[in-house]
Amino acid sequence: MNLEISNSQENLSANINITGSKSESNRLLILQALFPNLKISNLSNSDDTHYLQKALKSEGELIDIHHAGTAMRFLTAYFATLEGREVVLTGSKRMKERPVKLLVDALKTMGADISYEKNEGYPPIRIKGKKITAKTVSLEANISSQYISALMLVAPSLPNGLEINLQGEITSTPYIKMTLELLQRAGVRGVFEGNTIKIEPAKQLKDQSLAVESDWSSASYYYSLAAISESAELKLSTYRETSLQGDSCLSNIYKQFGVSTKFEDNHIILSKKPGTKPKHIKENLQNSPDIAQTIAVTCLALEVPCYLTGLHTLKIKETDRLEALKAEIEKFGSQVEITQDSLELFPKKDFEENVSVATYNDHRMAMAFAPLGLKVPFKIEDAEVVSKSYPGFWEDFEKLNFKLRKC
Ligand SMILES: O=C(O)C1=C[C@@H](OP(=O)(O)O)[C@@H](O)[C@H](O)C1
Ligand SMILES: C=C(OP(=O)(O)O)C(=O)O
Repeated sequence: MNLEISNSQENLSANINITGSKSESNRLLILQALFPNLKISNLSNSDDTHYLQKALKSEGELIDIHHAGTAMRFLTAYFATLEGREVVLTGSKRMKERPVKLLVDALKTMGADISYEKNEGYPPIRIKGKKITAKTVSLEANISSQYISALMLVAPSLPNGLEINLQGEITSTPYIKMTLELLQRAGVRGVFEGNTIKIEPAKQLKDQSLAVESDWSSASYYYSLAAISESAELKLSTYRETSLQGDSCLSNIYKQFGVSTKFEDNHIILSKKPGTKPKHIKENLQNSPDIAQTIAVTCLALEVPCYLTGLHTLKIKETDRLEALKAEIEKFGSQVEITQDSLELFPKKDFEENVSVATYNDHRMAMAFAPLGLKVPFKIEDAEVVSKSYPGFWEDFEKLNFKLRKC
């Protein structure tokens, strides 16, 4: 489904209820599979979470997790430690290009039995679950934090727990801290100091229910809308002032665009101070890679030059997000320079019209570009991709008077 999208409204106002964080949900679901007395509320309704739930319930051999990166990585560790079970984990065409070798190697040094069905280092993988008694493991931490979270999540179910030694620079650190904090909230003992993570074994978890906070990466599109609008008052729920999600740094980053965040009860209110526009934006997003596309498009819409760094992980996400951003932003007439880990935007005044934005099977390409409809009408291709993390995205955008026409 392609959508023509436009909005001539200058003042935005709406109440939006955003689904639970997919990162928190997918961690808690793995923990719940290992310790069934754990209860979870406000689970994400994203495709990625549904595919993980389906995989955890499945009794068959072939498990397809489509585009869900966290599900792929978390399930690799989960099934490797599930004694007696044999599965083949596979996914979408792109998933078969997203590397899992570092995680598989780490699990193999712990005694796991995992083999590649096709290409070395990539899904599909065959996993024969075994009892794992290793106490320590080392792995490179600069490619994806998901490998580390995967090991941490299964660690309390191992008879000896696990000490994980991280080598090199650590990327996407808030996601590792989120995993540790959720484990601790569930009653598992663990520490993360320097380059070492230690998780103690647990026989049972506390009988309790953990509530997932709404998704901050999804909130980024409202920050972008507020920044691009003349004035805005957007109420988003349910959020907490102290979040486990690294993308909550949005509230600081968007101050530069005149967007303030007020925390009230269980929601946030975003307001735009009219007439605020930064001269230049410079951000290192190594800790929050998922909001890079949002910020780049906010800057495009406001014709603000920007220089974003810390982006090396973007090349192995749903698509190569650096190449995709360059190709799609340049359709509007601006210029983009990318390296292996940075993006620099040189905006041009006036937008090219009749642009059709390709989305590359990447939910964040569709959602990051959508707020640009406040400045120029354009087309978004395969708009249904949003369901990977935020199935209700377009319905929520219509609440803001966006005109969406299928074409
Ligand atoms: O652990 C998680 O929930 C995630 C970690 C990040 O991946 P990397 O660690 O690969 O950057 C992030 O981009 C992804 O959307 C979700
Ligand atoms: C990178 C993402 O997800 P995953 O790696 O879990 O597919 C994302 O949601 O932006």
